[in-house]
Parts: sequence; structure tokens; C-alpha cells
Amino acid sequence: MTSHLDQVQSFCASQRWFGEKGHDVHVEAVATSTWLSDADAWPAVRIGFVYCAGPPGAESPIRVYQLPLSYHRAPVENLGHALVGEWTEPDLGDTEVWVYDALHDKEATPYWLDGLTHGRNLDGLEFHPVQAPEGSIEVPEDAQSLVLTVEQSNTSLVFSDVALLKVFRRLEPGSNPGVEIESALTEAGSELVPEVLGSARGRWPRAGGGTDSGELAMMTAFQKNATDGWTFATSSVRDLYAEADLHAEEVGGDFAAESHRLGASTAQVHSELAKALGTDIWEPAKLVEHANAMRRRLDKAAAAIPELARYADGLARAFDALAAYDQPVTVQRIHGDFHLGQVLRTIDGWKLIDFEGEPAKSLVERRALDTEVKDIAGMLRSFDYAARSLLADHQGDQQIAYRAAEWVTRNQQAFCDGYAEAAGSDPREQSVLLNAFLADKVIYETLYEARNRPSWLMIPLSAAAQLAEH
Ligand SMILES: Nc1ncnc2c1ncn2[C@@H]1O[C@H](COP(=O)(O)OP(=O)(O)O)[C@@H](O)[C@H]1O
Ligand SMILES: O=P(O)(O)O[C@H]1O[C@H](CO)[C@@H](O[C@H]2O[C@H](CO)[C@@H](O)[C@H](O)[C@H]2O)[C@H](O)[C@H]1O
Repeated sequence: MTSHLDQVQSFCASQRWFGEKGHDVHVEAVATSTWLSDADAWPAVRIGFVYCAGPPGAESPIRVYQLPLSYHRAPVENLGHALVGEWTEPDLGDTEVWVYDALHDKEATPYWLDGLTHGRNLDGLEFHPVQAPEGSIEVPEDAQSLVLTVEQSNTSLVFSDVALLKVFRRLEPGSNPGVEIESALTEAGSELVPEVLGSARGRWPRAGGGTDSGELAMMTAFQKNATDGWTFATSSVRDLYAEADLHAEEVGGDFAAESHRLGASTAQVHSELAKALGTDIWEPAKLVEHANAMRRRLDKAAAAIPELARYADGLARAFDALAAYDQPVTVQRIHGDFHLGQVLRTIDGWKLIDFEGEPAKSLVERRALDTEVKDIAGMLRSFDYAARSLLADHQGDQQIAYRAAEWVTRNQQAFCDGYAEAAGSDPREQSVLLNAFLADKVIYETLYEARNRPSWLMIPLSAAAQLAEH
């Protein structure tokens, strides 16, 4: 039989949440938590912590992934897709066991719901229910779980269409910014994020000795019947391309009113975040540091992606302007990786989700204060993505390309108008900051697409060409 580490490695490698694509990696060890299940209960359930090393030669630190495990004494017919492996388990009396990703196992997931409902405190695992405000959501104790099938970096379970449990896969010690921010906004009474219902923290052995601790999962109110912003916006673009002789404002699926509302909701969340978690000031010297960091990211990306290199001088002008900016800038906690996939249109309006920041950044960077302009730039880029991602089917069609550009401008302007009305100041007036963050985001996206979706590389590259002309 293959060793149990090899089986864990093959399973992880086949999972969307495993962030180790594109390089050689090996699973060095698997540690486990205390049992969530009672002694002698089957399936036996606990959390696995998977330690990954590599690529060979690179001095990257060990990465830890969370893999909840359910152990059965016989194979479970409908769980084949979640089978991690089959081995003899010393911690279960040397029994032969079939081990599954517990998040897919309806016999195992009630332990998470029970832990959160009753605030269980097990050795090394603490479940924290959030005090539910009056009239707020109650999750039935016998609620069944369903794994969400959307593309995501973590794994989310929906309990009875009422609550969503997001189980973090890549673990880092310290406060998870998503839990921190969404809890702070919930406590402040915000209606613009799904209400946080609870979270789970845990301890795991640190590679090299000691113990680390951090958030393992967060439960929020499930937004039944919501549409994510990307699906909503791209259906508007599809409508427009189907009627290429009409302007964006003339087709049924015009999105500008939604973009306007989204701008206003974004401004309101920024204001709530500033109130709840405070602000600071970046003096001009700090802006020089940021401009230099942006410049370094550009140099690195241009060295890796030759098609970007030709726009490097043009893009760098935006960073030079930032370095020369002589006004102090107010900074605060922000979303950090804001795009149309991070907003949900519910019947009560837009709600913002996933405040974890850019996945590849360290926790310290993701928790740092920044300017709201970074989020605004992120969303403006996303409108461009929505229109261009559907252009592939209309290559060479000038009429559609023209309509696409019109849609982007119309929705970017509507978003900024909505933002300006709610915030009392117009982000377009901060053009030095906005241009620098737009250029920085385009560089980030170029690297992201080169690594993850090469067929979409043209989207940020076309934007780089436009920005470089500025
Ligand atoms: N509270 C919620 N209610 C309904 N759907 C949600 C909720 N939170 C997330 N989703 C859905 O799950 C998707 C992935 O969520 P996200 O938090 O971005 O996951 P990840 O960080 O793992 O990528 C979202 O695009 C949305 O469709
Ligand atoms: O949602 P994540 O936090 O995992 O963000 C990463 O993946 C995003 C893609 O899903 C990526 O966003 C880019 O593509 C989007 C369309 O798929 C587009 O709307 C965004 O504007 C664009 O940046 C994001 O950058 C990345 O961090």
C-alpha cells in the first residue's frame, strides 16, 4: 500500500484549494488535532494539518494546509471523490480505515455546527459563537451540510440554506483578516457584509518546534438567492454583445445602476471600517516607499513576462508621480483584493465578502493599513475584465470592441459617481493615487494570469498598453 503521506499528497494535489500549483512540492508530515468525535464513535473525526515543502532548491518556508479527516471502517459509496486514502491507523487501535475529507462527509460536518452552536472548547480547538443580535439567524441543530461547488481557495459548507461555514485551507498563525474585519463590521451593525455567526480557532505544531495558532473557520449568514457581482456583470455584457448595434444604456441588462449602488456600498463599508478599526496617515516619505515597492514589482513581472516589458517605462511613470506626491494620505483597513467576485447582490442590496486580502501576501501585509483607492482601483479593473473576458468569442469585431469599451467606461463612471456621492469626495480627483494603484493592479494581474490562466493574459496586457500611453 502507498504510504499515508503519499496518499495525502496525491489527494491535496487534486484539490482546487491546494495553492501549490506550478511547482514541485511534497507533503513532509501530517499532524492531527484532538478528536472532535467521541471515543468509539464512527466515523472518527479530527483535523489534519498537512505540512508542505518545496520546490526543491527554493528557500520557501513550510506551508500548512487544513484537511479535516473522517475515518470509516469500510469504504463509503458516495464519498469516492473525497477519499484521501486507506491505511491502518495506530490512533484507532491499528484498525484499517478509509479516510475522507471530512467536509464532504455529512456524518462528520455536524461536529463543526455543534461546536459553534455550543461554543465547545476542546484541547487545542476553540469554537466561538458570536452573540446573535435579536431576530438574527438561528441554524437548526440538525441542519445538513452541502459543499459549495463554486471556484474558491477555501472550502465552504452551507447548512440548511441559513449559514455558510468557510473552512480555511492554507493556515497561517495570527488573526485572519477576513474574520477580524467581518466580525468588526458585524459588531458595528453593518448591513453590508454577511453577518458573522461564529468562528473556530485552533493550535497546530509549528514546523521546527513550538505551537502556532490561528483561525480555522468562520460561519456567516448564507445569502440565499444572491448573485455574485461577476455573474451579474457578465450577463449584462452578454446582453450588450447580443445587441451590438445598441448602446449599453439601451439594452435590457444595463448594469450602471448596480455599479452606482456598488460604489455607494463600497464607500459606506470603507467609512464603517475606518470607524471600527481606525486610520493613520502616510506622509510623503511613505508614499516614496510604496512607489519603490510598486516599481520593484513591475521590474520583477517584466523580467518574467516579456510581453509586459514593452509597457514598463509607461507604467513606471505612474509610480514616479506617486513618489513625487507631496500630500499626506489617510490610510485604513480595506478589502485588499476587491473585484466583482467579492460582492454579492442580495435582495437587500450589495454585500461585500472575503476580506482576506491578496492570497499570495503574508498575513502582516494583508493586515496592514492601506488607502481605499487600492480597492477602488481593484473594482475599476474588474469592470474591464468583465467586458474583455467575453471578447474572446468576438475577435476582430470592431463594433463589439467599441461597445465593450463603452460598457467599461459607463460602469466605471457609475461606480465612481456612487462612491463620490456616499463618501463626499470623488476618487477620480485622486488621480495620482488612482493611476499608481491601477498600474500596480494590472502588473499583479499579469503575473496572476500568466501563472493561472494564460489564455486571459491579454486582458491585463491590453490594460497595461492603455495605461502606459497615459
Ligand atoms: N455568505 C455567503 N452567502 C452566499 N454565498 C456566499 C457567501 N460567502 C461566499 N459565498 C459564495 O462563495 C464564493 C466564494 O467565497 P469566497 O469567500 O470568495 O471564498 P474563497 O476565499 O475561498 O475564494 C463567493 O463568490 C460566493 O459565490
Ligand atoms: O478571489 P481571490 O481572492 O482568489 O482573487 C484572485 O483570483 C481572482 C480571479 O478569480 C483574481 O481576479 C482577477 O480576475 C477576476 C475575474 O475572474 C477579475 O474580476 C478581477 O478584476 C481580476 O483581478 C484576483 O486578482 C486574484 O487575487
